[in-house]
Order: sequence, then structure tokens, then C-alpha cells
Amino acid sequence: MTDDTGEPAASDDDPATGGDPTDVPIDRFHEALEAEERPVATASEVARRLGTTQAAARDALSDLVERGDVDRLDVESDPVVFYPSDWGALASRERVVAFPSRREIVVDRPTQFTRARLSQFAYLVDTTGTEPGTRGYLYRIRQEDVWAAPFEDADGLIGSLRAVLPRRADHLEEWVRDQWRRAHRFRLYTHEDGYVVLEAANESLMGNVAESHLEDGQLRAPISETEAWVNEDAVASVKRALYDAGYPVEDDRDLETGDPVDIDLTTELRDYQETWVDTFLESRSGVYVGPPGSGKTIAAIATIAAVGGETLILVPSRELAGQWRDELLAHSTVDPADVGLYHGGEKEIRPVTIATYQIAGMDRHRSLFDSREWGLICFDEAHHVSAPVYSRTAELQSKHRLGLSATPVRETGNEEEIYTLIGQPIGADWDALFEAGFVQEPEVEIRYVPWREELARNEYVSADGRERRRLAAENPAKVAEVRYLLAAHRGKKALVFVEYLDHGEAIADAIGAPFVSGETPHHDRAELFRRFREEGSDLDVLVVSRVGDEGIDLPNAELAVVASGLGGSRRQGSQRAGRTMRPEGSALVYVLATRGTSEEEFAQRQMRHLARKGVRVRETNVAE
Ligand SMILES: Nc1ncnc2c1ncn2[C@@H]1O[C@H](COP(=O)(O)OP(=O)(O)OP(=O)(O)O)[C@@H](O)[C@H]1O
Repeated sequence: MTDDTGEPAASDDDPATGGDPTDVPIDRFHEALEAEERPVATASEVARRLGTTQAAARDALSDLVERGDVDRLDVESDPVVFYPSDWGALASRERVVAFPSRREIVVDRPTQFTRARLSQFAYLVDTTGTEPGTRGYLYRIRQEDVWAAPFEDADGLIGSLRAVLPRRADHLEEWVRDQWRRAHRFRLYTHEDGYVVLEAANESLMGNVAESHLEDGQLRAPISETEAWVNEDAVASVKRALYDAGYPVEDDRDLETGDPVDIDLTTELRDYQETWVDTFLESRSGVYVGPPGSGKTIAAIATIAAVGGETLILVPSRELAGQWRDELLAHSTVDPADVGLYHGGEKEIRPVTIATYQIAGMDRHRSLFDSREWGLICFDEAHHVSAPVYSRTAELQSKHRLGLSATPVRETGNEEEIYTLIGQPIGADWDALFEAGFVQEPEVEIRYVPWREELARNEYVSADGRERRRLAAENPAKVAEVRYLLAAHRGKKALVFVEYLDHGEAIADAIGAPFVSGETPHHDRAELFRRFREEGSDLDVLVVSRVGDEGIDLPNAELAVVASGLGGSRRQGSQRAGRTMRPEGSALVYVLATRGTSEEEFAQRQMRHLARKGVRVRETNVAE
């Protein structure tokens, strides 16, 4: 990158400087207290924090005392100290502190409104504290967040930024504008003669940026000072190279729609789903990001109907392929004969074909991609797209590309691939979804389980590596804990998740429930899931190994107990919780972690991910 951003002056970092020192609003006094990490402060401490003289601070504090905002306390032989009159307000109010030069924003006890705003243009790095009311949220604005921010223009984005920040941050605004500009400097479009053109906003961008970052052969020939003819095969790599150079490319090419498929949606879309679909149709690519159960599949079916072309749907597992087919038939007028499944079991290619990533990634099934004129490729659980499928995706740049993901693209780590090869995230704000009641907010409780058996503890202590992790996962005291939790919620539909087969079998035996693992034949699995879903059925509890982790539609699950599996990714944590985040059910998630082992930390990390989404997380120590 040649002309990077230029860090703003360091003085910006101190939130307590600037402003008129003689007129200290109560907020500034609160900030000074926070900075001192004390509930009271002397005038000279306040002066130091606010960057003013002691006399000015004393005057300002007197004003505040007069207004009734602050009280003073004369401490014998010590200087006078000041404290806010309304402690309650201090404890419950939101505080936003900006560190513009680091492009970071820390918010204590953010309101839903602030969180929704920030989620549009900032990345949530971390939260501290798990109890509501004690959380601090650390946000960072990265360049890709600005590039992907859902605004019409930079002014809209700046307006939203100003609404959140306690005061203007000129350097930060300048940087945001610069990043916004970068995202609108290069554009791809289809020439009326059918070839693809890369257009730069000016000559020097074409000369300096494009030429120095693109390789021979990616561009065929210049058309003008600001336009070049792009080699059809190199469209994805051009986008990728310019993205890496800090200039994401707008893609305005005409896309193929494939042979027509005429279907109508038979379910009425919710408002936010309509917005997703409209946004997609405008940009012709994108990823719907919403929590599990928020209706991405239905929105995708609406998108298929709207694009009206032959569609290839890629999913992570065979079960999901079957479910997709059922959903298509249930929510649209598609002719069942037009829907094909393509996976280890069946190999049908139809106008709407549902295939697994596994098969799609295999060289010998390459023809899947070019056997029809697909107009739309839909990537379900888009964070699963594997490297071979990505490289094939790169070849599919002329199609409409739709991704679906419950994990915000900003947290998957492979966002560059997703942004450049599939499309920008299109998302509803999760809080808004919870608030609208479309998705239930789960309550998550991490339960720290002690070792109850000396033998097990000793084995753990003397083991190392993977074995140690397994022993922590299989702490026998967890079996009793599972039994206790199920008894406490008797009659509720419950899923117990495990990582290890032995553990699953031990728990299944102890509670007398079936265990579904990778070794369970597909047919039996489907049958168990069906019985679990069935109203009034006697099957209330299933123990599930990793196979059940993703996308299996068990909308009536009311309770999930994650008994082991804490070595997994953050995403797994949210997916497991996701199983119970369906519109129905009372959505309770328990995570069991063996106390004093790395499981504690894993559990917290996984659940932090949910806490970021505003989900309530509670911690409990199980008695010895
Ligand atoms: N517009 C709608 N009207 C009525 N019901 C809907 C609508 N959209 C979604 N639903 C219902 O909500 C549930 C969840 O929808 P859907 O399966 O599309 O969610 P999802 O976001 O794809 O979930 P996951 O990420 O787990 O795959 C389904 O039972 C679906 O029928």
C-alpha cells in the first residue's frame, strides 16, 4: 500500500483533554473519576485529568456543586474531595470513550442503540465481564469495516459515527472518509461488447495502484487512461489483488442469470428479509448474516425466486441438503422434479441442485459447476467454504453469489475470501432481531464443575497435551451434572452435545437417551431427529456428537447442554447455542467446564462471542 493512512496525533488518545476547561460538564467529571479509578477526586486530580489548572478545576467543580451534580466532602487534614451526587446514575449509565488514533472505542454498559450503531462500522474486539451491567465493550474500526459499512455515502457513515462518539474526532473522521473513498475508486463493469472493464477513478490510480499491484496477463490492454480490459479468467484475482492493496473493487458487471427457473415464494417475507433480498438484488452478490433461526434460508429461497435462474446450493452436510430440499418445497412453488440432490448418496443435477461442499471440492466432480448455466450459487454456512471450493468460486465470478452465515463475516478470519469471492455482508442487527421477537435470546450459563473423583483429577494432573484436554472434557462429575440439569428441566426437549464418543456413550447410558454420532447410519440419524421434532413424541433428549453441530433443524429444542467440546472454535460455541435459538422453545444453554482446567477459559471465550451479540451469559460454580 503506497499511501497509507497517516496516524493522527497521539494527543487524540487522551479522552480527557480538549474542550473549555471552565465549563466542565458532569460527564467530564465522571471521566476524570474513571481515569483515577476512584469514586472521589480532588480538584488537582481533576485538573490533571482535564488538562487544566487547579484553580480552573476548582471553579468548575464549584459550579457543579452549585448545580447539584456534585457533592464535596471536607476531609480533615486532607484536601477537599468531590464526588457525583447521583451515584446510581453513574453506575447504570453508558459511557463511551474514544481513542481516535487507535481507532478504538470503549463502551461501558452500552445501550442497545449504541451497540446497533457500532455494529454497522466497527468490529467488536472483546468484552469484559459477563454480568449485565458490568460489561465493557472494546470496538475497533478497521478499514474493511468501513469498506463494508451499509451506508449510501460517507456522510451517512460519519453521521452514525458522530451519534455514537462523545465528541468530534476529526482525524478519525478523515481516516474514515479516506477509507470510504478507497472503496469507491475502482469498479468493474461489462462493456457493451461483452468484455469486462476495470475502471479507476483517475489516471494515477490506474497508473500507480493498478499497474503496481496487478500481474502481467490480468489486464489485457488499456482502453483509456482510466480503463483497462480485464482478462475474463482473472476477474477474481484482480479483485483480490486490489483488495489486498487496500482498494476493494465495486463489481457492477452484468451477471449471468442462467437458464430460467420460474418459481414463486409462498411465504410472506418479513420486512428485514425483504431488505436483505433487495440489497442482494442491487449488488448481485452478498452474504446474509443473521443468527440461527433468523430466516436466512427463507430469504435465500426468495432470492432464488427473484433471480429466476438455475441455482446451485452448496451446504456442509447431507442432512442439510435434505433439509434445504424440504424447505424449498414447503416455501415455494418449485416443481419437486426440478430439485436435485448431489452428494455421496445421490447424484442428480436439476435446475435447482443442492450439493455438499465435500463433493463440490472434489476434482472429479468439477463438472457440477459447469454442467448447467447456473445463474446463482448459494453458499449455505458460508464460513465453511473450503479452499478448493474457494478456488472454484473464483472461477464463478460471473454468477450471482449468495452466502448465508450465522457468524458475522467480521469474525470468521476468512473474511477476505468471503468479501472478495462471495460478497459483502448483508445483515440485520442481531439486537433488532431479538427485540422484534423473531429470534429468542438464549440464556447461557457456564457451569464450572469440580473434580469429584480424586483418581480422575490425578490422571488429569499427570497427563499432558490432547490427553489432558480429553480428561478435562470427560470429567465423570459432568455425568451427574447433566442428569441434574435434565431433571431440573424435566419434560423439555434437550440436546446434550459431546466431543468424544466415549463421553457421549457414557452420558447416553447414564441418562438413557440415544446417542447420535458420526457412526450412526444416516437413516437412523434422520429417524431420531424426526422423532425428536415430532410433537408429543416420547423422545425428549438426544446426546449428539459433532455431527449435530451444524444447521440441523431441531426447532423445538428448548435446552442445550454442552457437556464437552470446549476445545473447539468460537463458532462452534455459537452454533451450539444456535440450536436453541429458534423462534420456538425457551432457549436455555448450559456449558459445562471442568474447574481449574483450560476448559474454563475455552468456555469463556466461546461464550464471549455470544455475549458480544448481547446474549446474556451467566456463570455458576457447581458445589464440590
Ligand atoms: N418470513 C417468514 N415467515 C414465517 N416463518 C418464517 C419466515 N422466515 C423464516 N421463518 C421460519 O423461521 C424458522 C427459521 O428460518 P430459517 O430456517 O430460514 O432460518 P436460518 O436463518 O436459515 O437458520 P440456520 O442459520 O439455522 O440455517 C423456520 O422454521 C422458518 O420456517
